[in-house]
Amino acid sequence: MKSGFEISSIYGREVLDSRGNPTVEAEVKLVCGAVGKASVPSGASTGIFEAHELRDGDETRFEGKGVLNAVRNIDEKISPVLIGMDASKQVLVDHAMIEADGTKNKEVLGANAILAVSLANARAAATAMQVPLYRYLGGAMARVLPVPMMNILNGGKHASNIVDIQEFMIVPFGAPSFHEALRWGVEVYHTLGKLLKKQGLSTAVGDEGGFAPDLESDEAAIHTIIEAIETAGYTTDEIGIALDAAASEWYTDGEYILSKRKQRMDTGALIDHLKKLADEFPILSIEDGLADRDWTGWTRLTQEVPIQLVGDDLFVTNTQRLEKGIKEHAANSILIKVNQIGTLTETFEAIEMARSAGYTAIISHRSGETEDTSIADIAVAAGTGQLKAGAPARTDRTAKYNRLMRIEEALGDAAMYAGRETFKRL
Ligand SMILES: C=C(OP(=O)(O)O)C(=O)O
Ligand SMILES: [Mg+2]
Repeated sequence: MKSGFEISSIYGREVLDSRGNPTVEAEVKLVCGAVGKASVPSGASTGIFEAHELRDGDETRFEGKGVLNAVRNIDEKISPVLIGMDASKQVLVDHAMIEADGTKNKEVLGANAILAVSLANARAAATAMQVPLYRYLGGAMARVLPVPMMNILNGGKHASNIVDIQEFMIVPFGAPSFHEALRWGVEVYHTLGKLLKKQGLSTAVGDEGGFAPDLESDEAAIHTIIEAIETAGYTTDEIGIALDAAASEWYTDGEYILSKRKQRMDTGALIDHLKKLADEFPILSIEDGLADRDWTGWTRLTQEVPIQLVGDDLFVTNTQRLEKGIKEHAANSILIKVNQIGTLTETFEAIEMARSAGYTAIISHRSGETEDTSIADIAVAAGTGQLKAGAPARTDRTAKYNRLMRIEEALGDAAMYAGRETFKRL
């Protein structure tokens, strides 16, 4: 007899992301009639060790950025392998795709094709079980709402201003609940907009919805954010600051070249700069403070700067790279991006490895996003306590935050905001 969870059909399509570039969406249908749909994000400051995003390269369509080959792979190569499988056995579904691809970085079928199906499959199974995705993936105990890390000031590859640090985020860890945290974040965001306007600076926004003014230094950017926090009526003991330097983008021949400001630094000088920022300002977390190839630098940074140090390009959600980091005491936190690795199974494995080693994990969006909200559910399911999803403005970003508000409402009294506890662990 056929189980209701049996996969009956899989369908892929090209949709647009928040930058107006094509990305992959998949639909997985089960014998019981349940359908799961998911679309995948896309990065701009991508790590060189990420799983492969398959692009068509045909310059006559979307300047070569089309994903018709990945879509075709879903319809013609993934679907024959998965049809008939039990969607509730996510690990087997994901392993079947990993095997069908046969490469380390998923370059044959494309990590974008594989991830779309992996997520859509989980959604179909959750629908068939009549439970929300966070409950399906996380079980009865899933109830922790993450602290949002909201990128309110953009630089680097995400903006065309003169700021080299990619993201300046606010972290409302002192709020009593997720929806209050979000309200605090929105108030600071709008206050920052007004302050920039008053200073005659641009309030144009970058890819993730944060402002992208031409500020003269990292210190000036942080001062302006602190002013916004305080003007909005909060203290830095309630709302902290997090940075994503995205330093791999600066790294050339063993040296850091900050091209927008035309500065050069060796590893030691950059560590000193980050240490000074962490000493002087209420900074809770620095992501990719050094480059993904600078392992010895990372070990030094971790010894010298006693805050959360997050590996994004460094680990690329990959357990092999994370294992090396743990051994070498490089970083103490991992950024988790589903499309860096390409399946839900491997994503959860990376979170689990981090947790066992005492590393924190932060679920993250990409700079190119869609309306898909899977990462919000994943953050609650895995109970990571932190999620980074851009500014609290722009539908591609607020979709995730709004999803978390709905989850918090559905959990009612059972909901627990990760809050201060998250940073006490460090
Ligand atoms: C979200 C990020 O940017 P992108 O998606 O461009 O890699 C990041 O670097 O953390
Ligand atoms: Mg990053």
